[in-house]
Amino acid sequence: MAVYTEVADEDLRAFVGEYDIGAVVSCKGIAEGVENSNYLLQTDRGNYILTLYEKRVNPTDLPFFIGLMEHLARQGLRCPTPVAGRDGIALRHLCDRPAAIVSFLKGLWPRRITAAHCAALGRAMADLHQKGLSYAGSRPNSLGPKAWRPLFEQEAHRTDEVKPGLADFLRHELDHLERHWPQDLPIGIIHADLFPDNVFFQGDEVSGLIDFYFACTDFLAYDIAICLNAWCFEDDGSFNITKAHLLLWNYQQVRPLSAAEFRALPILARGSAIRFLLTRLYDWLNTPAGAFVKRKDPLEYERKLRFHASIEGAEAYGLHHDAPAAGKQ
Ligand SMILES: Nc1ncnc2c1ncn2[C@@H]1O[C@H](COP(=O)(O)OP(=O)(O)OP(=O)(O)O)[C@@H](O)[C@H]1O
Ligand SMILES: N[C@@H](CCO)C(=O)O
Repeated sequence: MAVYTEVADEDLRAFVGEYDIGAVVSCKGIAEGVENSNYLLQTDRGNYILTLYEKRVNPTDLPFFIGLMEHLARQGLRCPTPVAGRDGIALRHLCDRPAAIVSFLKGLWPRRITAAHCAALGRAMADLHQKGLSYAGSRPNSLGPKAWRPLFEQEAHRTDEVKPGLADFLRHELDHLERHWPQDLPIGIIHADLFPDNVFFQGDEVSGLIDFYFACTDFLAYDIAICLNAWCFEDDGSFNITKAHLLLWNYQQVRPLSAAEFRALPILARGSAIRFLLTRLYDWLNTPAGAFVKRKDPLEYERKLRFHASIEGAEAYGLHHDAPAAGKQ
């Protein structure tokens, strides 16, 4: 469970006393998540999330993340809103760690993904991209193409322990991605980890996006590629073209893709697949089997990568670029 830091009652009371959010009623650790310590904080005025940022988040990036959530919330996007203390400061310290309180969002993330979820996700992601354009901050993608080969080389000697032949496959893929990675697609703020566990729904509607701690400045279409991987494959590994079609079609109702972005989707999807394959591979090889954090399967992303490498073009995602932009689906 993701509570790395236990907060003593007196520390919590003193910390919450710096805000104008009422008195602490309860504070319970949240088991989900792996990066940070998260608590559901209840005061006599409402519910909040208290996050203590642990070692995988670079403290110098925190002002960018907090500022982004403040900006998006001001624009009307449903995302955690950082709560400032009485002195106007949202990013504070608790138990020797950077810490923040954010608003609690209603809804649940979907355990079983439907086509309707993918449709709603498409609109919500495009809305995020539009609203992020006016954010003044920027942050390079620390897990972008330049990071992939060094990440792979670190573990290359052990990669075939996970699957014989995997190291050679990844080397060839990296060569291909380095040669063909697009150069001049529209750029903006992307979420970069928009997996189902970071999207809350009430019914079929998106009620909130959370976990902005990989957000960065990159190709907007790369976020779509991440979602094609995270939302449009079934448990048996098959690609669900209906889900992909609805995701893309609905995205385009809010933010139409350029022809170049549309054509680039397969290579972006290959890149996104290798990014998650490599971070999962690293965690797989470096997390002791008995650790309390559940390791995610890197080979799931090898299968996804092979799918994107096998298709002829972006039409395989269920949409032609000249598809009519109007009408309801
Ligand atoms: N603003 C929020 N409102 C309601 N619940 C939240 C909020 N933020 C986080 N949570 C709850 O806490 C859980 C963990 O949050 P999160 O995904 O941000 O954890 P993490 O450890 O930072 O990230 P990761 O998913 O990368 O491991 C979520 O699944 C959700 O249940
Ligand atoms: N979403 C990532 C985990 C880190 O956020 C994955 O599934 O590999």
